[in-house]
Amino acid sequence: MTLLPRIFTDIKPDNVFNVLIIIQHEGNLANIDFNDQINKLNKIYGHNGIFEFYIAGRRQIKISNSNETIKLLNELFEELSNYWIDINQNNYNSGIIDLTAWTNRFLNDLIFLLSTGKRSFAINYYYRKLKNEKITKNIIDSEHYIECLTYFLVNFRIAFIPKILRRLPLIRYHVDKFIDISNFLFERLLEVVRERREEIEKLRVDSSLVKALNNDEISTILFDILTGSTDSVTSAFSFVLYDIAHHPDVKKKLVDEINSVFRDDLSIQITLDDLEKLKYCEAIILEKLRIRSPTTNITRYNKEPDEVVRYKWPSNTSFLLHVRGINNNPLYWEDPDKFMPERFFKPQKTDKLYGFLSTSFGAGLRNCPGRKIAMIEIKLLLALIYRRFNIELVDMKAPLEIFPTVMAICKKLEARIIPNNQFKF
Ligand code: HEM
Repeated sequence: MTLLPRIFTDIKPDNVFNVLIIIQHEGNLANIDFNDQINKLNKIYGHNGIFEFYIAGRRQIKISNSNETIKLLNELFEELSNYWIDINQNNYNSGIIDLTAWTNRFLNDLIFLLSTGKRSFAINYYYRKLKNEKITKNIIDSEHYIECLTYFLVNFRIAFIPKILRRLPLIRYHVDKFIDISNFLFERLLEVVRERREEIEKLRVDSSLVKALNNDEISTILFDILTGSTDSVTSAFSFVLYDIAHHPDVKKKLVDEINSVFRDDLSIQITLDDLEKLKYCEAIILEKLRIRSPTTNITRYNKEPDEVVRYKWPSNTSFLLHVRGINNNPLYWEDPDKFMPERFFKPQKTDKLYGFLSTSFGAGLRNCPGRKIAMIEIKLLLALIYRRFNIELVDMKAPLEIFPTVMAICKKLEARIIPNNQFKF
């Protein structure tokens, strides 16, 4: 066996990282204390359990703790829970809340902290606004920012208007507004990136390990994460809540499962292991994403001539994969329009079904990088909410209100949120 294959067959998974360092840094090894350098980097960037750095021009992802998202979600939910209890006890707005608006702000706070390391206060400001507290500049800014994020997604179609039509009188106003709002969102992120860079630059690290992205590059990545992660999960979560409310049998099974996992302890933090046990909860989410996903279409185009669905296509053809059509295809799904989480427990079909389901998050190299975090967020929120509260929709007859845009975005979901009897506060 030659040297390289032997190295790779001898190493254990936890050695892979060291081997990469040795291979890439041959010759310079004696001069650098990698562990020390990586520890320093970890202190600066590793608060969320993951960061990247470069060795000899190669990108390395350092993973130290994948439970951080779950810990943050638990902590943030404590705050949210207290606001809801206060609203309920003091009967603000007759105890009615818009679950979509709250979830959107909650997820924004979470993803902002995870991706920038900075706290935003969207749920706190929203709560103070609802309580008619004195409207401060912070509250206005925070609310404006959230509204702009949703505006950007709801109106994303404007980006496809051909340049030649953009200056037409009726269209111009919308195009200008869309550009202004996009610039505002981007500028706001740029400010955060500048602040963060200043903080980080005060801490000294061996610069050979860090090939810095520039501020524009970082802001662009953050922009993708923030626009991709809040309204999509908010809508998926709102759709799930809506269906649970309309299926008392499903709700009962869900609550029973949650109670069986957490027993009477309503304050204990939920862990990744607990989430693994919530199989029925997961089936509910999968079933809802199948029937009604926030994803409407997935776009692809071919750089070269290709054969797709038995036809030959010239290069640069645009394809729209119609997600709802695929996920609800009666060829593969029994009673495709029926909400039946139980179908995911039928072993003979599971593999095939999961394969199709993945169309909600796209497919291939450019599939959704946030799919796992999305599932964790929705599952954890369901467990956190239903172990403490009961949700009653204000209007059980009302259909879901949706902005039909590049994504199906839920407009609002009004409900009364009632603390469970056994939940002491
Ligand atoms: C239920 C929630 C979500 C749904 C339904 C969803 C769906 C999708 C879909 C369909 C795509 C395009 C995939 C393709 O073309 O194959 C996508 C891309 C993307 N998503 Fe998600 N997503 C969700 C949550 C998230 C979250 C939580 C994040 C971030 C934490 C995120 C970040 C992104 C990004 C950055 C892209 C662009 C990837 C690229 O262009 O390579 N998404 N998402």
